[in-house]
Amino acid sequence: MAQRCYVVGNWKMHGMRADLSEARAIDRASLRLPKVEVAIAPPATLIATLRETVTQIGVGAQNCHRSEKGAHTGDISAPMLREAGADFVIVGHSERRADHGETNDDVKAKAEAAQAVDLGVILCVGESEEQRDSGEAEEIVARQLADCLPASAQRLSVAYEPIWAIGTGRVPSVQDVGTMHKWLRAVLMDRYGDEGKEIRILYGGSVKGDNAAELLSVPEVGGALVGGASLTADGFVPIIAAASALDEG
Ligand SMILES: O=C(CO)COP(=O)(O)O
Repeated sequence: MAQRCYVVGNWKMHGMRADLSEARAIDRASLRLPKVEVAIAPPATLIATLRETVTQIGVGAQNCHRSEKGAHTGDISAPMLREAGADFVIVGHSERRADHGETNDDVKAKAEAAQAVDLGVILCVGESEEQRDSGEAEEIVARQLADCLPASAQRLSVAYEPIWAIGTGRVPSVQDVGTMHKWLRAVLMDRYGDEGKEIRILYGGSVKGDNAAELLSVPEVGGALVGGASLTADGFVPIIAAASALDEG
């Protein structure tokens, strides 16, 4: 069964209550573009309020702890996120790996903790600029993915986000995106068999309204994980519209 294109906004450490008006506008626009599955992952402080604010789009978290509960000051567990109204959680974002030293083992444990309470998971992988320059990006990222994958493919998506493309306005060529996504598909099928065919592989890194159509039309690209451009309806809706138009074409 063909799945809907999945377009997800990662608000990172942006978003106050006043910004919920943008989410409302995105929610309204998404009602007109039903062929695309849309979601926003706001900061944890806004998850519950966003859940009550929107009706069409999914609501997610940007991280969870690997344990269900315990003495972990400042952390939030997957069951807590679920209770707050999250549908899914992003794990393994390169900013968390860099800022908090998260390892592949942590990422895998977080994904499994999320699946245990039936949260969807968007598992992020991606290479640094040096790794890209070394000519081994595909091998490196495929290995990273293999090391992070949870035991089950339940409600799993993967996001390929080259670190050097995040927030820089630089994007890989469509050929490079296509080659990488093919490698990632092979890893998923190797691990999960036929189930691995159904897992959506999103592209992330400087996706904007004017490059979304090109990136989303690459084979094996099942959606986009969008940072900066997802913070406003003006930035995000054109990406959703591009995804919708592709589906029609
Ligand atoms: O990191 C990203 C999404 O998770 C991408 O961020 P930008 O879209 O701002 O480059």
